[in-house]
Amino acid sequence: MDSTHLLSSPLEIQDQTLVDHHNSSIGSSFLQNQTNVPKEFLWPKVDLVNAHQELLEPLVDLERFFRGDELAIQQAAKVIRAACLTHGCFQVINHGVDSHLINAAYYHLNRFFHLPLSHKLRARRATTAVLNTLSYSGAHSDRFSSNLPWKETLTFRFHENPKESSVVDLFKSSLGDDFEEMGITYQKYCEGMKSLALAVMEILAISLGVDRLHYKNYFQDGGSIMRCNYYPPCPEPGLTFGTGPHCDATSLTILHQDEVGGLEIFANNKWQIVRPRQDALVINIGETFTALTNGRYKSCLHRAVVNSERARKSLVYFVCPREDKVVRPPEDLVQGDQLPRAYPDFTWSDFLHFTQNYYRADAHTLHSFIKWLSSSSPIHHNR
Ligand SMILES: C=C1C[C@]23C[C@H]1CC[C@H]2[C@]1(C)CCC[C@@](C)(C(=O)O)[C@H]1[C@@H]3C(=O)O
Ligand SMILES: O=C(O)CCC(=O)C(=O)O
Ligand SMILES: [Fe+2]
Repeated sequence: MDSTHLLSSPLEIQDQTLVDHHNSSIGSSFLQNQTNVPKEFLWPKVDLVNAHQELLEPLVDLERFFRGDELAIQQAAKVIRAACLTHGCFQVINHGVDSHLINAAYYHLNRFFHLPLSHKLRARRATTAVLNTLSYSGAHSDRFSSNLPWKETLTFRFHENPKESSVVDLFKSSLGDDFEEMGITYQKYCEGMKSLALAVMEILAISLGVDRLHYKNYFQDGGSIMRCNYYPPCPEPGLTFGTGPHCDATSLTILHQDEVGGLEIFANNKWQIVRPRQDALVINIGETFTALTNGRYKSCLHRAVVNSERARKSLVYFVCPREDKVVRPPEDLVQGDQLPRAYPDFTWSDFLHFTQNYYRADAHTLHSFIKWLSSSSPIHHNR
């Protein structure tokens, strides 16, 4: 499959991308029993360039932000602005999310991925439905037929809206009552991430010189997607990826990687290694936030490599607006002929739907989506 190919109808998807492997059951035991990388997992040589250098992305200490120290806030905003204008990534420490909670999230992640495959499959993504349940995937083999990622994932949505089922109910109803504690842990984890996300939104607004509360208010009633990644050891790590090169279609990503390491970011024209820091969270700008800044802030191009020795884990919280919200930059970032709109209006729901049903997210997702939008729906033209 050519992941950069723009698909325009569900029929094309069936032919080229979403091969429905209902009987395939790729799990970590399958991946761990391989002595070679099966051909479905081989990635193009052009993508498989190694990273040699460590990324010196800014590390922002949020302690003084939470204390309301204005000078420190302005300094943080300046550093973040520079990073977002170049590669769209920075790390935060003293971020307010309890390290015991992060450890507990890893404990449950391990417990889940070590279950027998038949149990994990109770949380199997039902159809191509847009991530509306707890959804386990082994190498995305139910969605794609080539360039498969060497990973297993567990994904669910988080929303504070009391009408939606809670994370605890989701875990209990899919996996059984024994997973109540896991649900409670992830509910708390998502709550912690949400409040951090809103704090970061405030600094991002300051860094852009727009109303300080603009993005915070915009994302206040938003939902999010939470994903646990498990990357088993791989016999030939140079031939495949844990997660291929991509920009997150979402708005902001808050990621914790374990001590094994594997996250790499494309900055200054080369792939660079993000050294794991137990106390830090990596913040990536996503494509939707790029649109919300009228193209000012770069969405971060990144990938995850695997290794032959140790399984690797990561916890990823994707910040999203409420689904029906229109994605449109504030007026301050649009200035007539000098700075016209870089992207037309769209809703997050349409963009998410595109990535889940029509297009495999890669380095060009926003661009491909806009092209698709303008060709498939005339009412969206020039809005
Ligand atoms: C909206 C999303 C789609 C993906 C999960 C979130 C944000 C990043 C996307 C993804 C990780 C980009 C690489 C390809 C992908 C298929 C994956 O490897 O998991 C993407 C996710 C997805 O479509 O599930
Ligand atoms: O595991 C990682 O470090 C990266 C994962 C990722 O980019 C994603 O899930 O979107
Ligand atoms: Fe990502």
